[in-house]
Amino acid sequence: ARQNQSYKARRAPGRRRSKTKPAAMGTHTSEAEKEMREWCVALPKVELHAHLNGSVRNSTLLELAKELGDKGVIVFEDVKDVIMKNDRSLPECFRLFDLFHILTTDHDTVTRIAKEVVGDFAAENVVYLEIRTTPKNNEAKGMTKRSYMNAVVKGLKSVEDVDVVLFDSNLRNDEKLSCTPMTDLGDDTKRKRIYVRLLLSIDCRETTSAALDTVNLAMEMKDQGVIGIDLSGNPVVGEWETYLPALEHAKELGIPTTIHCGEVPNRKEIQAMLDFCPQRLGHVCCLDDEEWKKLKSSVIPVEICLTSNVMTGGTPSLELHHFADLYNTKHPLSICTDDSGLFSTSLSNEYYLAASTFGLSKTELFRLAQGAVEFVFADDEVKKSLRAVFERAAAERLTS
Ligand SMILES: CNc1ncnc2c1ncn2[C@@H]1O[C@H](COP(=O)(O)O)[C@@H](O)[C@H]1O
Ligand SMILES: [Zn+2]
Repeated sequence: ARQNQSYKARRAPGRRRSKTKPAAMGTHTSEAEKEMREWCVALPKVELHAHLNGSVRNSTLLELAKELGDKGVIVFEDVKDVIMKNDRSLPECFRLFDLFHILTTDHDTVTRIAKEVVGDFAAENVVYLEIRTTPKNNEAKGMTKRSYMNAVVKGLKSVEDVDVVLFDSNLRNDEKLSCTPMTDLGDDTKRKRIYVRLLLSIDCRETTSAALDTVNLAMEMKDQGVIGIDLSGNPVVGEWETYLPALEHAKELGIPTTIHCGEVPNRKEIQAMLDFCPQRLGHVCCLDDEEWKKLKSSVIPVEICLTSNVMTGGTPSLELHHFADLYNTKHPLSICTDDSGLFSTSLSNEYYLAASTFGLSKTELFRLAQGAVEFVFADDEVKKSLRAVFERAAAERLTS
């Protein structure tokens, strides 16, 4: 209902399909679909929009729920049904996050989920990951925003079966340029490498002072992989004026920002967000024609979250998703998961959906994945290494 009609005009004008292009969803032969899905897994990918607590595996959530159930803190059977349910409307997502936070908010668990989430992204050949999370104060657990983040960093450092590059300085020059060739990516015996950086999220439920604390914490943790600020949370809660001082403060400190924008229609807020000119924007679902024009002329890169937007009703269907218009007009964008656990998806699956829904070829998908390198918040050294990763992968593909 919150969708405006002009979306229909934004649909991809019937893109030509060559024989090698996947057909629309549902009409794949299973072999072609399987091959394309595997190709999407093997593709090196850059993930720019993933929330830590939204990316936790269901099996972990169930295990945590069982433990709390045994302690009598929650009723396991009720929580289990909620975790396994597939319906994820926008209000339901935020009720679920409150539940997830009950399950995950203690230091050891935060460390565990951070470790697992990075491992899961690396397993599907994500070569650069910006993971965002909301630092939390929780007196009962003796948790401060700082100790929460220390627990996250501990998790990133404890990943064992993958090389996690949290700081660039621990790589030699020749190592920086090395990468896993695409043909080897499916080979699990080779050690994978993933660059990981952190964004600190301001939850729009927070006060100005709490939001400022988060920005100051980001500054303090600059040498520990924290490179940006995100504004997220339930889009029907909070006022722009509350978090603006913190976003301005980030800007003054030179910390890049990315903002959840237009998950629901909100004229005033969307205008203000576009005027703020963050380094990236998430979602941009419910923009009216004027805001759409403004976005396009701003050339602010957009983090596209297909499944998330369909599930939460930000877009009426995958086919009508605004990805098509942004892609066709060459607006900078990158494909992201948002909450791979919550929405039972993966970055490979999101690429597959882009291909199968909008008729993108493998070359187009590759360019899309490669293009995301230019929008990372990490420094030029990391960008250089990532460009090399994609160049190597492209060369491998052409010669193999
Ligand atoms: C579905 N679309 C969305 N829109 C807005 N905010 C979202 C979101 N998905 C996740 N979050 C934000 O991320 C938090 C969970 O991860 P962390 O506890 O920070 O790791 C949620 O509580 C919400 O604030
Ligand atoms: Zn998000």
